[in-house]
Amino acid sequence: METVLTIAGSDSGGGAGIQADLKTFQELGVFGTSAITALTAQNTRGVHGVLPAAPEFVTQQIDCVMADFPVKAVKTGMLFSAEIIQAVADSLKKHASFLVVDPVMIAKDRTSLLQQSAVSALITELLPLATLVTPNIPEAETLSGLVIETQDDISAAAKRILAAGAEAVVIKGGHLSDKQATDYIFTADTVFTVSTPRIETRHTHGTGCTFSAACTAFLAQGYHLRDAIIEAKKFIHLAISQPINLGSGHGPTNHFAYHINKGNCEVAINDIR
Ligand SMILES: Nc1ncnc2c1ncn2[C@@H]1O[C@H](COP(=O)(O)OP(=O)(O)OP(=O)(O)O)[C@@H](O)[C@H]1O
Ligand SMILES: Cc1ncc(COP(=O)(O)O)c(N)n1
Repeated sequence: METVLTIAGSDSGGGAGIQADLKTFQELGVFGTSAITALTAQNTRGVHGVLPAAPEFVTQQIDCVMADFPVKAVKTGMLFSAEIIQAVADSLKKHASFLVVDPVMIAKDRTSLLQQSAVSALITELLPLATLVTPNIPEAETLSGLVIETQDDISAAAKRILAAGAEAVVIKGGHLSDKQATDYIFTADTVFTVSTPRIETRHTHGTGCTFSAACTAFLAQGYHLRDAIIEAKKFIHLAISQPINLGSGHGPTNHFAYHINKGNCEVAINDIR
């Protein structure tokens, strides 16, 4: 069994962060380990408190896991501060594994999960190490410094993110309002989109965490990047389409759905280049 590591914040509500990552890993048959960057007191209504870990303790958690497990792929989520990002980058530079960077910035209730002063560290320290970066539209705007309104803007933002050193970027379309939920994938020489029908639901807490954790699990299992993204898209579509209806706010997605449905989901793929 392959081992994966998530470096992210804890969500006491269990739908996002470390908890979403570990549930996704378990469902996809990889062994999940974790390094917690921050505790959050959180439920489906919002984030009520944030307690960051000391950067040296984040380092200690990563180094402990790396010293004992053959970690095939790493995922980062909420990193909170420039100091924690520096600690994570310094640790990860010592290890050759796939790295999926989910550049978590703000929660659905607008609580900041990344200090403004940490954005440049994310770009200069972590993006050069990334196999894949998975921003939503507002995160892609922050990483690229561009306003995204059109498909050309998405391409321009992706170019800037690749220029920062990432091997590939998925700009997720969850925040757009088209009938299809379309994600845009860019590498140095390919561009394609993956789409599934947009589902009308309030149960979208942790969609980004879950999608990027699924990408990480599939990469660890030897899937090519393109197939890992397509399979992760199935995982998140099924998780959103069969909600478990918990909480009175943005409820969690259903991490069991992919397994129960044996991954049965149509993804429309459009090769642009
Ligand atoms: N209503 C929806 N119906 C179908 N797919 C969706 C919907 N909302 C999001 N998705 C898909 O879920 C994945 C995550 O995208 P999204 O843009 O929601 O990420 P995010 O904003 O980073 O999530 P979060 O901040 O909640 O963790 C993408 O593949 C996106 O297309
Ligand atoms: C610890 C943690 N990590 C990530 C998110 C983003 O998820 P969302 O945007 O759905 O609130 C979160 N809320 N909490």
